[in-house]
Amino acid sequence: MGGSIARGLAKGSMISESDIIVSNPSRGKLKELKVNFPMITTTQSNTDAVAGADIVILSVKPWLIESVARELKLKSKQILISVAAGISFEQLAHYVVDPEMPMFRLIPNTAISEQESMTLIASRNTTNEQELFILSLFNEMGMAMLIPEDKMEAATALASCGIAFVLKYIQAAMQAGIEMGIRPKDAMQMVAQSVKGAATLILNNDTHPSVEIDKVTTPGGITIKGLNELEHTGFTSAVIKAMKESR
Ligand SMILES: NC(=O)C1=CN([C@@H]2O[C@H](COP(=O)(O)OP(=O)(O)OC[C@H]3O[C@@H](n4cnc5c(N)ncnc54)[C@H](O)[C@@H]3O)[C@@H](O)[C@H]2O)C=CC1
Ligand SMILES: O=C(O)[C@@H]1CCC=N1
Repeated sequence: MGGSIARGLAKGSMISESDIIVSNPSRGKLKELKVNFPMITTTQSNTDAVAGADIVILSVKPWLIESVARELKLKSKQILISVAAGISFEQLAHYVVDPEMPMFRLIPNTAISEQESMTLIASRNTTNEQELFILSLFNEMGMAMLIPEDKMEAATALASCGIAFVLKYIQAAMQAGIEMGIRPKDAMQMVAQSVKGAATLILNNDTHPSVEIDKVTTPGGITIKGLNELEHTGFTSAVIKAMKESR
Protein backbone atom coordinates (compact mmCIF):
# COMPACT_ATOMS: atom_id res chain seq x y z
CA MET A 1 0.00 0.00 0.00
CA GLY A 2 2.84 2.37 0.88
CA GLY A 3 4.57 1.64 -2.42
CA SER A 4 1.36 2.24 -4.37
CA ILE A 5 0.78 5.55 -2.57
CA ALA A 6 4.36 6.67 -3.28
CA ARG A 7 3.98 5.75 -6.94
CA GLY A 8 0.60 7.51 -7.11
CA LEU A 9 1.99 10.66 -5.49
CA ALA A 10 4.95 10.66 -7.89
CA LYS A 11 2.62 10.33 -10.90
CA GLY A 12 0.29 13.07 -9.59
CA SER A 13 0.56 16.80 -10.10
CA MET A 14 0.82 18.02 -6.51
CA ILE A 15 4.03 16.52 -5.08
CA SER A 16 7.29 16.44 -6.93
CA GLU A 17 8.88 12.99 -7.23
CA SER A 18 12.11 14.34 -5.73
CA ASP A 19 10.23 15.42 -2.56
CA ILE A 20 9.16 11.86 -1.75
CA ILE A 21 11.17 9.69 0.66
CA VAL A 22 10.26 6.02 1.08
CA SER A 23 11.52 3.89 3.94
CA ASN A 24 11.37 0.10 4.05
CA PRO A 25 13.63 -2.53 5.64
CA SER A 26 13.38 -4.47 2.36
CA ARG A 27 16.18 -3.42 0.01
CA GLY A 28 14.46 -5.37 -2.80
CA LYS A 29 11.23 -3.37 -2.55
CA LEU A 30 13.14 -0.08 -2.55
CA LYS A 31 15.12 -1.17 -5.61
CA GLU A 32 11.89 -2.09 -7.42
CA LEU A 33 10.47 1.37 -6.70
CA LYS A 34 13.61 3.06 -8.02
CA VAL A 35 13.32 1.36 -11.42
CA ASN A 36 10.41 3.55 -12.52
CA PHE A 37 10.82 6.41 -10.04
CA PRO A 38 14.56 7.17 -9.85
CA MET A 39 14.01 10.60 -8.26
CA ILE A 40 12.30 9.16 -5.15
CA THR A 41 14.74 8.99 -2.23
CA THR A 42 14.82 5.58 -0.55
CA THR A 43 16.20 4.57 2.83
CA GLN A 44 16.04 1.69 5.28
CA SER A 45 15.91 4.12 8.21
CA ASN A 46 12.45 5.35 9.22
CA THR A 47 13.94 8.10 11.39
CA ASP A 48 16.03 9.44 8.49
CA ALA A 49 12.93 9.39 6.29
CA VAL A 50 10.81 11.53 8.61
CA ALA A 51 13.50 14.07 9.58
CA GLY A 52 12.34 17.29 7.92
CA ALA A 53 9.22 15.71 6.39
CA ASP A 54 6.02 17.79 6.28
CA ILE A 55 3.78 14.77 5.91
CA VAL A 56 4.51 11.31 7.33
CA ILE A 57 2.52 8.36 5.96
CA LEU A 58 2.66 5.21 8.10
CA SER A 59 1.81 2.19 6.02
CA VAL A 60 3.02 -0.78 8.04
CA LYS A 61 0.80 -3.60 9.29
CA PRO A 62 -1.50 -2.53 12.16
CA TRP A 63 0.47 -4.52 14.76
CA LEU A 64 3.67 -2.61 13.83
CA ILE A 65 2.17 0.89 13.98
CA GLU A 66 2.89 1.45 17.67
CA SER A 67 6.58 0.52 17.61
CA VAL A 68 7.23 2.28 14.28
CA ALA A 69 5.37 5.46 15.31
CA ARG A 70 6.94 5.71 18.77
CA GLU A 71 10.44 5.55 17.32
CA LEU A 72 9.68 8.55 15.08
CA LYS A 73 8.79 10.96 17.93
CA LEU A 74 6.31 12.84 15.71
CA LYS A 75 5.17 16.32 16.69
CA SER A 76 3.00 19.23 15.66
CA LYS A 77 4.81 20.70 12.69
CA GLN A 78 4.22 17.48 10.82
CA ILE A 79 1.01 15.92 9.57
CA LEU A 80 0.61 12.23 10.40
CA ILE A 81 -1.29 9.97 8.02
CA SER A 82 -1.96 6.41 9.15
CA VAL A 83 -3.10 3.83 6.63
CA ALA A 84 -3.50 1.09 9.26
CA ALA A 85 -6.98 -0.39 9.35
CA GLY A 86 -8.53 -0.46 12.81
CA ILE A 87 -6.00 1.81 14.56
CA SER A 88 -7.94 4.75 16.05
CA PHE A 89 -6.89 8.38 16.46
CA GLU A 90 -6.99 7.76 20.21
CA GLN A 91 -4.38 5.02 19.84
CA LEU A 92 -2.26 7.05 17.42
CA ALA A 93 -2.27 10.00 19.86
CA HIS A 94 -0.50 7.77 22.41
CA TYR A 95 2.26 6.91 19.96
CA VAL A 96 3.35 10.49 19.12
CA VAL A 97 5.11 13.18 21.16
CA ASP A 98 2.33 15.72 20.60
CA PRO A 99 -1.10 14.06 20.88
CA GLU A 100 -2.72 17.24 19.49
CA MET A 101 -0.80 17.10 16.22
CA PRO A 102 -2.81 17.02 12.96
CA MET A 103 -3.65 13.46 11.94
CA PHE A 104 -5.46 11.69 9.16
CA ARG A 105 -6.60 8.09 8.97
CA LEU A 106 -6.63 6.99 5.37
CA ILE A 107 -7.97 3.76 3.88
CA PRO A 108 -7.39 3.23 0.16
CA ASN A 109 -8.09 0.05 -1.74
CA THR A 110 -5.69 -1.94 -3.90
CA ALA A 111 -6.88 -0.21 -7.10
CA ILE A 112 -4.76 2.73 -5.94
CA SER A 113 -1.98 1.12 -8.01
CA GLU A 114 -4.15 1.93 -11.08
CA GLN A 115 -5.07 5.42 -9.81
CA GLU A 116 -8.61 4.03 -9.31
CA SER A 117 -8.85 3.78 -5.52
CA MET A 118 -11.83 4.61 -3.36
CA THR A 119 -9.93 6.31 -0.55
CA LEU A 120 -11.57 7.01 2.81
CA ILE A 121 -10.20 9.83 4.92
CA ALA A 122 -10.93 10.83 8.52
CA SER A 123 -9.27 13.80 10.20
CA ARG A 124 -8.38 15.01 13.68
CA ASN A 125 -6.99 18.43 14.66
CA THR A 126 -6.59 19.43 11.02
CA THR A 127 -7.44 22.70 9.29
CA ASN A 128 -9.86 22.96 6.34
CA GLU A 129 -6.87 23.76 4.18
CA GLN A 130 -5.05 20.57 5.23
CA GLU A 131 -8.19 18.50 4.63
CA LEU A 132 -8.67 19.96 1.15
CA PHE A 133 -5.02 19.34 0.34
CA ILE A 134 -5.10 15.67 1.40
CA LEU A 135 -8.44 15.17 -0.38
CA SER A 136 -6.99 16.63 -3.60
CA LEU A 137 -3.85 14.47 -3.32
CA PHE A 138 -5.89 11.29 -3.11
CA ASN A 139 -8.56 12.39 -5.59
CA GLU A 140 -5.75 12.15 -8.12
CA MET A 141 -5.53 8.43 -7.31
CA GLY A 142 -9.22 7.70 -7.91
CA MET A 143 -11.89 9.10 -5.63
CA ALA A 144 -11.39 10.32 -2.05
CA MET A 145 -14.07 10.98 0.56
CA LEU A 146 -13.83 12.67 3.96
CA ILE A 147 -15.87 10.81 6.59
CA PRO A 148 -16.19 10.89 10.39
CA GLU A 149 -13.91 8.45 12.22
CA ASP A 150 -16.86 6.51 13.63
CA LYS A 151 -17.87 5.52 10.07
CA MET A 152 -14.37 4.33 9.16
CA GLU A 153 -14.85 0.63 9.98
CA ALA A 154 -18.12 0.32 8.03
CA ALA A 155 -16.75 2.30 5.08
CA THR A 156 -13.57 0.17 5.06
CA ALA A 157 -15.71 -2.95 4.69
CA LEU A 158 -17.59 -1.39 1.73
CA ALA A 159 -14.71 0.16 -0.15
CA SER A 160 -11.49 -1.53 0.82
CA CYS A 161 -12.46 -5.10 1.74
CA GLY A 162 -15.27 -4.69 -0.80
CA ILE A 163 -12.88 -4.74 -3.73
CA ALA A 164 -12.07 -8.36 -2.79
CA PHE A 165 -15.79 -9.19 -2.79
CA VAL A 166 -16.18 -7.71 -6.28
CA LEU A 167 -13.19 -9.77 -7.42
CA LYS A 168 -14.82 -12.84 -5.87
CA TYR A 169 -17.94 -12.10 -7.98
CA ILE A 170 -15.73 -11.85 -11.08
CA GLN A 171 -14.10 -15.17 -10.22
CA ALA A 172 -17.47 -16.87 -9.63
CA ALA A 173 -18.93 -15.51 -12.88
CA MET A 174 -15.83 -16.72 -14.73
CA GLN A 175 -16.33 -20.21 -13.31
CA ALA A 176 -19.88 -20.18 -14.69
CA GLY A 177 -18.64 -18.97 -18.07
CA ILE A 178 -15.98 -21.68 -18.25
CA GLU A 179 -18.55 -24.37 -17.40
CA MET A 180 -20.66 -23.01 -20.27
CA GLY A 181 -17.69 -23.34 -22.66
CA ILE A 182 -16.13 -19.86 -22.68
CA ARG A 183 -12.33 -19.64 -22.53
CA PRO A 184 -11.09 -18.41 -19.12
CA LYS A 185 -9.35 -15.30 -20.44
CA ASP A 186 -12.37 -14.31 -22.56
CA ALA A 187 -14.66 -14.94 -19.58
CA MET A 188 -12.46 -12.73 -17.39
CA GLN A 189 -12.58 -9.84 -19.85
CA MET A 190 -16.34 -10.19 -20.40
CA VAL A 191 -17.07 -10.10 -16.68
CA ALA A 192 -14.49 -7.46 -15.74
CA GLN A 193 -15.69 -5.06 -18.47
CA SER A 194 -19.31 -5.65 -17.36
CA VAL A 195 -18.38 -4.79 -13.76
CA LYS A 196 -16.53 -1.69 -14.96
CA GLY A 197 -19.56 -0.74 -17.09
CA ALA A 198 -21.94 -1.15 -14.15
CA ALA A 199 -19.74 1.06 -11.97
CA THR A 200 -19.41 3.65 -14.74
CA LEU A 201 -23.20 3.80 -15.25
CA ILE A 202 -23.66 4.55 -11.55
CA LEU A 203 -20.79 6.99 -11.16
CA ASN A 204 -21.33 8.96 -14.40
CA ASN A 205 -25.10 9.33 -14.11
CA ASP A 206 -25.70 9.55 -10.36
CA THR A 207 -28.36 6.90 -10.88
CA HIS A 208 -29.36 3.96 -8.68
CA PRO A 209 -28.71 0.21 -9.08
CA SER A 210 -32.48 -0.51 -9.09
CA VAL A 211 -33.00 1.86 -12.03
CA GLU A 212 -30.14 0.29 -13.99
CA ILE A 213 -31.25 -3.28 -13.16
CA ASP A 214 -34.74 -2.42 -14.36
CA LYS A 215 -33.33 -1.38 -17.75
CA VAL A 216 -31.67 -4.81 -18.21
CA THR A 217 -34.61 -6.86 -17.03
CA THR A 218 -37.09 -7.68 -19.81
CA PRO A 219 -40.42 -8.92 -18.39
CA GLY A 220 -40.55 -12.67 -19.00
CA GLY A 221 -36.96 -12.50 -20.23
CA ILE A 222 -33.81 -14.26 -19.13
CA THR A 223 -32.25 -11.69 -16.74
CA ILE A 224 -35.09 -11.92 -14.20
CA LYS A 225 -34.62 -15.71 -14.06
CA GLY A 226 -31.01 -15.25 -12.97
CA LEU A 227 -31.81 -12.36 -10.60
CA ASN A 228 -34.51 -14.38 -8.86
CA GLU A 229 -32.15 -17.34 -8.56
CA LEU A 230 -29.64 -15.01 -6.86
CA GLU A 231 -32.34 -14.08 -4.34
CA HIS A 232 -33.40 -17.70 -3.78
CA THR A 233 -29.80 -18.64 -3.02
CA GLY A 234 -29.32 -15.74 -0.59
CA PHE A 235 -27.00 -13.46 -2.61
CA THR A 236 -28.18 -10.18 -1.02
CA SER A 237 -28.04 -11.63 2.46
CA ALA A 238 -24.58 -13.12 1.85
CA VAL A 239 -23.22 -9.72 0.74
CA ILE A 240 -24.74 -7.94 3.75
CA LYS A 241 -23.32 -10.55 6.13
CA ALA A 242 -19.88 -10.44 4.49
CA MET A 243 -19.70 -6.62 4.74
CA LYS A 244 -20.70 -6.68 8.41
CA GLU A 245 -18.22 -9.47 9.15
CA SER A 246 -15.39 -7.41 7.61
CA ARG A 247 -15.86 -4.47 9.97
N1 LIG B 1 -3.84 -4.26 1.58
C1 LIG B 1 -4.91 -3.49 1.56
O1 LIG B 1 -5.81 -3.64 0.71
C2 LIG B 1 -5.05 -2.39 2.55
C3 LIG B 1 -4.18 -2.25 3.59
N2 LIG B 1 -4.34 -1.23 4.47
C4 LIG B 1 -3.39 -1.06 5.56
O2 LIG B 1 -2.13 -0.81 5.00
C5 LIG B 1 -1.12 -1.24 5.89
C6 LIG B 1 -0.08 -2.03 5.12
O3 LIG B 1 -0.71 -3.16 4.56
P1 LIG B 1 -0.19 -3.81 3.22
O4 LIG B 1 0.37 -2.78 2.31
O5 LIG B 1 -1.29 -4.67 2.74
O6 LIG B 1 0.98 -4.74 3.82
P2 LIG B 1 2.37 -5.16 3.13
O7 LIG B 1 2.90 -6.28 3.97
O8 LIG B 1 2.18 -5.39 1.67
O9 LIG B 1 3.27 -3.87 3.32
C7 LIG B 1 3.85 -3.51 4.53
C8 LIG B 1 5.23 -2.99 4.22
O10 LIG B 1 5.83 -2.57 5.44
C9 LIG B 1 7.20 -2.88 5.35
N3 LIG B 1 7.74 -2.87 6.71
C10 LIG B 1 7.79 -3.90 7.60
N4 LIG B 1 8.35 -3.47 8.76
C11 LIG B 1 8.62 -2.15 8.60
C12 LIG B 1 9.20 -1.17 9.44
N5 LIG B 1 9.58 -1.44 10.71
N6 LIG B 1 9.36 0.07 8.95
C13 LIG B 1 8.99 0.39 7.67
N7 LIG B 1 8.43 -0.51 6.84
C14 LIG B 1 8.25 -1.76 7.29
C15 LIG B 1 7.26 -4.22 4.66
O11 LIG B 1 8.53 -4.48 4.09
C16 LIG B 1 6.17 -4.04 3.62
O12 LIG B 1 6.71 -3.53 2.41
C17 LIG B 1 -1.81 -2.07 6.97
O13 LIG B 1 -1.82 -1.35 8.17
C18 LIG B 1 -3.22 -2.28 6.44
O14 LIG B 1 -4.19 -2.30 7.46
C19 LIG B 1 -5.33 -0.29 4.35
C20 LIG B 1 -6.22 -0.38 3.33
C21 LIG B 1 -6.17 -1.44 2.36
O1 LIG C 1 -7.77 -7.04 5.23
C1 LIG C 1 -7.31 -6.06 5.81
O2 LIG C 1 -7.16 -6.05 7.04
C2 LIG C 1 -6.88 -4.84 5.03
C3 LIG C 1 -7.52 -3.59 5.54
C4 LIG C 1 -8.57 -3.21 4.52
C5 LIG C 1 -8.28 -4.06 3.39
N1 LIG C 1 -7.34 -4.93 3.68
